Amino acid sequence: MTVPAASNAPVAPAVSTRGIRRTLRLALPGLAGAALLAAPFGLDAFAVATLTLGLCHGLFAYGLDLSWGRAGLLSVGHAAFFGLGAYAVALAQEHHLPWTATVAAAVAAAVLIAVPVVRIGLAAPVPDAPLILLTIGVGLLLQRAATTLAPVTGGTNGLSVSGPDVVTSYYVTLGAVAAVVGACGVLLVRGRFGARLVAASRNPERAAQSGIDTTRVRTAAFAVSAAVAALAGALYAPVAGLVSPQVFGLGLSTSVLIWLALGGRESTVGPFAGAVAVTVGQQYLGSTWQGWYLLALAALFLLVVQVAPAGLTAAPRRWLAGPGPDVRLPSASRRAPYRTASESAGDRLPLAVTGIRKSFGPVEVLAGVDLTVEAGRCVCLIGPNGAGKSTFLNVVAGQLAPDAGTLRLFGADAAGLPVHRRVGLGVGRMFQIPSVVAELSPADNLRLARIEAPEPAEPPAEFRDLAEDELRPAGALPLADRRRLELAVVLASGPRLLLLDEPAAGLGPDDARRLTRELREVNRRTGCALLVVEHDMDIVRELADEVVVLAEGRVLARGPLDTVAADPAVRTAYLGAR
Ligand SMILES: Nc1ncnc2c1ncn2[C@@H]1O[C@H](COP(=O)(O)OP(=O)(O)OP(=O)(O)O)[C@@H](O)[C@H]1O
Repeated sequence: MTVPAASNAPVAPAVSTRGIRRTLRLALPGLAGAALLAAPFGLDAFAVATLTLGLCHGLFAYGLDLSWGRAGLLSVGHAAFFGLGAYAVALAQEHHLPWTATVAAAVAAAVLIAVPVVRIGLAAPVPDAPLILLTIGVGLLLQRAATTLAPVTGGTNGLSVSGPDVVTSYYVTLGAVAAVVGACGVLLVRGRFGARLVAASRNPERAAQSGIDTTRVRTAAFAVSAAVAALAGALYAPVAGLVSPQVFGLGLSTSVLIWLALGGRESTVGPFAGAVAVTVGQQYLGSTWQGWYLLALAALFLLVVQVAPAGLTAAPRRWLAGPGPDVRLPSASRRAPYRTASESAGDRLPLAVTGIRKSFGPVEVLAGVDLTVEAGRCVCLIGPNGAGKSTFLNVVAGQLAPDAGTLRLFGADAAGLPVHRRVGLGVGRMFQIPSVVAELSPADNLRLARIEAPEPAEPPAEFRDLAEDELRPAGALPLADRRRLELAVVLASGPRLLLLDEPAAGLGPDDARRLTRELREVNRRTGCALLVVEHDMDIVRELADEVVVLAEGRVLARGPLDTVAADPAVRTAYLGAR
């Protein structure tokens, strides 16, 4: 008997490496906790005070990570929130107020400021620039307020805060608060909320098409981030001993960005490691190296950005996580069970629109479209370039709001519904360029799809290869496989109406034929209605139960392909024949 070549593969070392990783994943948090607990017994008072300051900074960076790392929202004025917490403690001492009430008020104020700020940012097509400007503005505004309200805040001199009597006991208190906040944060980001954030920060378009309310989830992350920053500021005030308007300033806001960038984003350990390392360095080397310390820090920062842009802890974390893409879906969110798709929505009319109008400036692209798609039918939307087909699909999906007309999905008035609510009604969408979360593995893309799915369904057998592909990011797949993955992702939510914009664009003839077969099969097996924008008449012939011709923003003809193709008005408008 011949021994297969594969049996000679070195299985044992791979297994043992996995074992080492698992052991280290369990042991390292315990060891780090034990080292932190033992610190007061082995270190002198200055070292413990330095570590306490480092933990304050770490908590601040951990808060910022929820926004910048997890939600992809860059704040360059996060010290605004930190300063609110610091002043809460200083004002409580100065004016003999209960510090619990002032700190609670500061945390509430941070959230109240953060929510409108992030909402304005997210309303822009690209939130980065408005968010950066707004957060800087809020910081400067609060700094100005702290300077001018001198009778209350002490003006430019600030307010002194008496430090803790026993350094060690404050270290323990602060460590306990940081541990509780850290643990709450871990629970938050390991579950469904974390999975929603992964999708919303990397591909908001696909996230919304997976039923995720991207604005809400990113707003929540930013608000929690601001609250944690305020709490960190409150813990910092007694350690610093003085709270002045500088605490709101750009210096601290950029420092925390550096701590986080050095330590590593989207991590629990990274923000604390980066902040503690820089703080300890500053305290021990700052006085002897003086300006050279900042220069060395700047050089280190530039080096890390070039060589390890994900931060210094990223490589060991990646190794501990084992083979697979750098970005993974949080473990606790992976447990959503598959269910069999129900047939409930299928008996209602999937799509009925009347008089839909849409203009871009003076150009009227849709000039009163009336269209229905019945359950289980496949309707192909054809027409000359610029006829308004993609615009119409965007209006149905919720990406664009119509100027006039009615739009009903499965009998419900949907004209004002956001994208994710339409997904909840049973609408799926595929784009001209396949839209998946490129950083996640195909398997994680499919898991993500069913987290919010109204009717989660097991991926059909023909997509099993993708459902089992854990090792490479979806962005590394060839175009045809990314297209198949997008289809599988859409199907995982059990849609009853699927919108497709030139699904075969960019595919070779064989892949296009395969995709067409798969779409037909999906339509036959699940009864899902299809509305397909398509130029390729071979695909239209293969797919369409019915063809709708759109020209100059109106429905020109409707019927079987051969009938509409013979229509003289269609030939004039679409084929250019006379
Ligand atoms: N966001 C937008 N802003 C301004 N004009 C737009 C916008 N989107 C589409 N248009 C314009 O609307 C018209 C219709 O575009 P649309 O993409 O809907 O046509 P189409 O029928 O899908 O064309 P094609 O078959 O070439 O993709 C075009 O003139 C396009 O330039």
